[in-house]
Amino acid sequence: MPRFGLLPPSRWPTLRSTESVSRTLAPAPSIPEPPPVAEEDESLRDRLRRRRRTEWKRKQRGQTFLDNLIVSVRGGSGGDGCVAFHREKFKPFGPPSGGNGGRGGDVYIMPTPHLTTLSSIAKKIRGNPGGNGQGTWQNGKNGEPLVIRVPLGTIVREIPRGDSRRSKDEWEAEEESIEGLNAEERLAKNARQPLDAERALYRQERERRLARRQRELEAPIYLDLDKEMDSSRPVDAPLGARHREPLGHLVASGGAGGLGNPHFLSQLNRAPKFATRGGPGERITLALELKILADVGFVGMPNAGKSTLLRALTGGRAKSEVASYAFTTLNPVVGIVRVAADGTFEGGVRPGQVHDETLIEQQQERERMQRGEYATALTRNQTSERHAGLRVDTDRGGYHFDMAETFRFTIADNPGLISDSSENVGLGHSFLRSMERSLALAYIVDLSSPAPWDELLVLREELEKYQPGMSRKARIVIANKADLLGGDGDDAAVAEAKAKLQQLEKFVAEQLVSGEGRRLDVVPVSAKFSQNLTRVVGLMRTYVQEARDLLVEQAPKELDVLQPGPLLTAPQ
Ligand SMILES: Nc1nc2c(ncn2[C@@H]2O[C@H](COP(=O)(O)OP(=O)(O)OP(=O)(O)O)[C@@H](O)[C@H]2O)c(=O)[nH]1
Ligand SMILES: [Mg+2]
Repeated sequence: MPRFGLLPPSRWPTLRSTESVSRTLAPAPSIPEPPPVAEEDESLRDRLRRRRRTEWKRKQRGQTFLDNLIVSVRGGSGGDGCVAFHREKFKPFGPPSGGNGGRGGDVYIMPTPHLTTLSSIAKKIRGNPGGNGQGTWQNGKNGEPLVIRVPLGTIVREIPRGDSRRSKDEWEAEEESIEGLNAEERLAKNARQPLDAERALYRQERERRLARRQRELEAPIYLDLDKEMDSSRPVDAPLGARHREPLGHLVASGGAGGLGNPHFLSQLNRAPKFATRGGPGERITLALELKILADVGFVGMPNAGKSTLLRALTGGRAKSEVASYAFTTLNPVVGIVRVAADGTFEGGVRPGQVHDETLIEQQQERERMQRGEYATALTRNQTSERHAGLRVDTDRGGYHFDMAETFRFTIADNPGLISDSSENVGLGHSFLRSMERSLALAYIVDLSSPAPWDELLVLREELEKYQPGMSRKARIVIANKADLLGGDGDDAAVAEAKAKLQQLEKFVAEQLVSGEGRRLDVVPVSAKFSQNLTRVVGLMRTYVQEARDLLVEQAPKELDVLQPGPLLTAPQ
C-alpha cells in the first residue's frame, strides 16, 4: 500500500480509470524474434549446464573426498598475566602475587596412514590457548600442542603474501583492529603501559614477528608428507626415560604468556595494579593437496567395469560402488593387491566368486544373514577338522593371506573419463591429479561394446589433454566383460569374439605405445567372474617392480655419503 500520510491531499496520485487498466492489459506489441544463437554459444551453454550437473551430483552424495584444501592456522594465544595481592592473617598489605599467563599451544602437522581424504580437516584451526595466571603466584598452564593429522601423500604449501586466498597475519590483523582509533584508544585497546618490562616484551614480540616474515620470504613452508613419522622408541634410550610421541612438523607456534603484576614492582610503584596480556599466536595460511599414491591407476569410460575389477583384484576388500549406470564412481578409491610367491593373489583364492553390482550383492548378503549362515561360520581360530559340526563358509573369511603374501601394490579405481572431460564434461578430469604419481596406468575397455578401440583413442586424448606425456605411462589394455562374447560357446560366436580381440590387439600394436616405445599388453578378462585376472596381476606386478627399481636407481646414492673419505681411510 502506498503511504500518502506525508503528502498533502492535492498531491495524492489519482486512481487509474478502468480504461487505463484495460489498456495496460492489452496484448503487448509483438517482440521481434531474437537473433539465432551462434553455435559456439550453444556449446558453451551446454558445457556450463553439464558442469552444474556434475557439481550437483558430487554435492548430492556429500563431499566425502577432498583432495585440495586451504586452511588458516593460528597458534594458541598466550594466557594473560594476573593482578593479585597476597592476603594473610595479620598481613593486610601483602606483596603483589599475580601469576604469569601460560604459553599458547603450538600447532603441528603430521601424516597418518589412517586417513584417506582431507575432508575431516577444519578450514580454520586454532591452537589451544595458554591458561591465565592466577593469585598466589600461580602461573597459567601452557596450551597443549595441537596436531593436524593429514593423510599420507599430502603436500603442504604456505600461501605467499599477496595471494588473495591468504588470511591476515598477526601484524595485518592488529593493524585492522586499531584502524580509525586515536592514540589514547589504541593504548587502551592494547592495554599496554609504557613500562620497561612491557617495552621489552613488545620488542621481543616484534623480533619474533620480523624473524617469521624473514623466514617466510627465504624458506616458505613446503612439506611433502609421503612417509609415516617414526614413533618407535630409540633402542639406546635409557631405561625408564620418558618417551615423547612425535608431534610432526611445527607450522605455527603459540603466543607468549603475559606477565603477572609482581614483574612491575619497582621502587616507585610498590603496588602495581596492572599485568600484561598474552601475545597472539602465529598465523599462517596453508594449501593442502592430496596426491594419492597408487601404483597402478585405472583409466576407462563409464561402465567399463573399473570398480568391478578393483573389487575382484582386492578380493572384495576395496569397497567401490558398482552399478550399471554411468558415473557410479565419483571419487578415486584405492585398493591393495596382495600377491603370493606363486603368483596367486588374494582376490583369486576363492574360486567361482562373482562380483556383481553392489545392490545385488547387498541383497544376497542380507539373505545369507537371514538364513543364519554367518552364525555357524568358522572363526579364525577354528578349523573344519576340529569343529566338524560347523559349516565351512566359502564366501567369507577363513582364508588368511598374510603368511603367503610376498609382494603388494596399490591400485586406484577412478571415475569414468569421457570425450571432452577436459572441458568439465561428465565428472571432469581433475581426479587425474591423483594419478600423476602412479607408476603405471591401465586402460580398461568394454570388449562387448561395438568398437572398443575408439574408446582407447578418446582415453589417450583426454590423458594428453590433462598433462602432455601422461599417456606414456599406460602399460596395459584390459579388455573387460569378455564373458559376454562367445555366445553359448557355438563356433561362429567364438570365432567372432577371437576376431574382435585380434582386431583390438592389432589396433593397440599399431596405434598405442607407452614410454620407451614399448608395446602395450592386451589382456581379455572378466572382472565379474574373476577370469584371467592372475595374468593381469602378474603383468601389473612386473610394471610396478620395474618402476620401483628405476626409482631406486635414480634416487641420490645415500650410501656414497657414508663411504670413507681420504681422511677416514686407514693409513697405508
Ligand atoms: N558381464 C559382465 N559384466 C560386468 C563385468 N564387469 C563389470 N560388469 C558390469 O558392468 C556394469 C558397470 O560396472 P562398474 O564396475 O560399475 O563400471 P565402472 O567402470 O566402475 O563405471 P563408472 O564408475 O560409472 O565409471 C555393472 O553392471 C557390472 O556388473 C564383466 O566382466 N562381465
Ligand atoms: Mg566405478
